[in-house]
Amino acid sequence: MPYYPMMVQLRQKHCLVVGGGQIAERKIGSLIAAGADDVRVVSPSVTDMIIAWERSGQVMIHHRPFEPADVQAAVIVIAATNDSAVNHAVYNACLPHQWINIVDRPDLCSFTVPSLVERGDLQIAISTGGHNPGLAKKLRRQLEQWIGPEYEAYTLFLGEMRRQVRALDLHEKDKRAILSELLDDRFLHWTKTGETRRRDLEAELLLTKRKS
Ligand SMILES: C[C@@]1(CC(=O)O)C2=NC(=C\c3[nH]c(c(CCC(=O)O)c3CC(=O)O)Cc3[nH]c(c(CC(=O)O)c3CCC(=O)O)/C=C3\N/C(=C\2)[C@@H](CCC(=O)O)[C@]3(C)CC(=O)O)/[C@H]1CCC(=O)O
Ligand SMILES: NC(=O)c1ccc[n+]([C@@H]2O[C@H](COP(=O)([O-])OP(=O)(O)OC[C@H]3O[C@@H](n4cnc5c(N)ncnc54)[C@H](O)[C@@H]3O)[C@@H](O)[C@H]2O)c1
Repeated sequence: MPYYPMMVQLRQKHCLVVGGGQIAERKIGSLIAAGADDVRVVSPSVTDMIIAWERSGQVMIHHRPFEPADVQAAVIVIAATNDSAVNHAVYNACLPHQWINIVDRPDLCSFTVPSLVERGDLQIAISTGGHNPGLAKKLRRQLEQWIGPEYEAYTLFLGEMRRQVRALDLHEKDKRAILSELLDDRFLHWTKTGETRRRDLEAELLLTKRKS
């Protein structure tokens, strides 16, 4: 059954990661990249990267085995140990309202982590419903060829233009026409080639033409 895709804000949401190996590191990395500021790790051993994250104040580590009380107050719980019995014990300790990811048991997950194409605020998430994460990764790489780094600035440009258009004293129909014109590929092209002055002037022209 497909999942409900949701982009969530992680600030001040307590996240618990049980385990400190390669997979835990990947999950912690994506939590931090998404702005999580309250990440706790429980694991007897952790990777050098996780230690570096603790030094920079991005996570807190408890160097010991998991205890059921660890899940208390956690909004998000990720069980990423190499011991399936421990991962299952993490699941058993959680309550139904907690968001749970058990890395070796898709059937127990109340959320899964998608593959992600990241271009600043533009994010494209890919899920295979757990059928084949390798396919999600392959598609991510293919999409990364198509959605180049220029999409980061392009998204910000379109955001700024959209704010300006919405503030104009025009009929909704005219605003929609401008917004639609702004999505023309020439604006993407000028962003990609660094011709931002030309892009901004052309955009400005579109707005002022309609104003008058
Ligand atoms: C997308 C990505 C995000 C991330 O982890 O950040 C992610 N797995 C990635 C890679 C990957 N994972 C695995 C391989 C080895 C090849 C293979 O086994 O196929 C590779 C490929 C590689 O590493 O090259 C092994 C694996 N994965 C799961 C199991 C358990 C099982 O299926 O039973 C096993 C067997 C473990 C074992 O051997 O015991 C389960 C899950 N993995 C998911 C996400 C969720 C479903 C996503 C979806 O809907 O597709 C889900 C359900 C839970 C979760 O983890 O959230 C990330 C790609 C990031 C990127 O690079 O873009
Ligand atoms: N979902 C995914 O994307 C995915 C991908 C590959 C593998 N996996 C699964 O992830 C598991 C972990 O893989 P890894 O490469 O990170 O393993 P790893 O051997 O690198 O790390 C295992 C970690 O678990 C910790 N651990 C062990 N017992 C613990 C306990 N009682 N309490 C707390 N922490 C404990 C260890 O200290 C270690 O840090 C694999 O066994 C595999 O089943 C999932």
